[in-house]
Amino acid sequence: MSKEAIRVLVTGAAGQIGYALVPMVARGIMLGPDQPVILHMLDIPPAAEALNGVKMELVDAAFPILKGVVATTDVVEACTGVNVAVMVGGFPRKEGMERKDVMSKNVSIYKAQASALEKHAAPNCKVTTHQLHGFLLRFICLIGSNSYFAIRSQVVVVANPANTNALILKEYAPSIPEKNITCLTRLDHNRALGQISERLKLQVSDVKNVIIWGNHSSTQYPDVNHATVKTSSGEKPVRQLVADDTWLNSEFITTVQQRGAAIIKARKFSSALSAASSACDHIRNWVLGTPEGTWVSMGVYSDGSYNVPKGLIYSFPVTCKNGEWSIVQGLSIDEFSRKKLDLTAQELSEEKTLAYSCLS
Ligand SMILES: NC(=O)c1ccc[n+]([C@@H]2O[C@H](COP(=O)([O-])OP(=O)(O)OC[C@H]3O[C@@H](n4cnc5c(N)ncnc54)[C@H](O)[C@@H]3O)[C@@H](O)[C@H]2O)c1
Ligand SMILES: O=C(O)C[C@H](O)C(=O)O
Repeated sequence: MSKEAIRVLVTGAAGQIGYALVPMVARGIMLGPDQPVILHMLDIPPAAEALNGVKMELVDAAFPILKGVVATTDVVEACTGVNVAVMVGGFPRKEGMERKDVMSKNVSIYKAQASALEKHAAPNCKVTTHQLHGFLLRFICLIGSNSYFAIRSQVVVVANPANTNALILKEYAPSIPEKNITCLTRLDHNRALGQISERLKLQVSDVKNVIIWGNHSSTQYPDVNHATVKTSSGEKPVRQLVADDTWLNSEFITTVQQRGAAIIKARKFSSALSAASSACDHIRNWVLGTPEGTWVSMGVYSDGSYNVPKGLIYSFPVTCKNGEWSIVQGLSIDEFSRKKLDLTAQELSEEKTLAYSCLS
């Protein structure tokens, strides 16, 4: 039996990331090459004509797994029945701005879109967070559909400040389970993998288990203490192979933290193809699982793991199975790392306060 189509919402679809992302979704890079998809694209009325142009190009590209395109400026139409939501819509920062500088414009968008998602996304699967009810619902969904994954609503916020926008979305959509709302720090994770592979002159696919802790901002902590590299004589710790703690504890960290700003400086626009590709990686691993022995970084609602305050959307190392993420537990945190984990948590707490003051 052929698979049921998954409805994927992309907000801000007429923008830079949207333009890079929608063909990736339609090609199967996000959910797999044999998974049919229906794209829901949302933008604001001034971008309606451009959005229609993107729709025309999607038709022209004749993607075999693309089973439909909804291009709209109506948030309710856009959100109706979606299973996966990639929230890109918002205002990007320009050269010289910090991500929190775009806070007031963007958090109010996320407050408004929270209720549309809550009321209209994948209605059969988000009515309760109660475990038993959730279990029953999944069971009913399994009977009613050929794929459990095809009926869940999973949200990743890309627009900055990504962690705090996701938190606002969660707070103003209280009936969406908090496990379903995440933010994108996979781009930072991939940047860290890229820097290590460049330094060691190895394939990026041979490097794994870096961690991005905290905020998608310049206080994030890219941590290589548990990262490894595949070599002909087995897996080796990154620290051992790089053999330069000074570089790992300074230049490596600042390069990853500042990479977004470096791209803006070079391109005059913020990163787009790498952001789109990383959003696909985020959703693909969440829905289809992480490979055995590998974790990825995701901004998720803190449960207090690693003494990170509860009530923040914070980037942790996670593994994913059956469409659920779990924070990797039991990793050792040295004193250097502890300070960095706390610093980025502190920034997120301040952003949370600022976001609420923008909304009041
Ligand atoms: N988390 C990450 O790793 C990451 C990486 C790169 C960029 N970003 C962020 O992603 C966002 C988008 O970046 P971009 O380069 O595509 O920007 P862009 O300006 O090219 O596109 C944004 C689009 O969002 C639309 N938009 C604005 N308000 C909207 C609303 N209320 N509803 C729907 N659409 C709306 C705009 O019309 C525009 O088409 C920015 O906030 C940027 O800072 C995040
Ligand atoms: O830095 C930015 O504002 C863009 C984006 O968040 C990035 O990391 O490339």
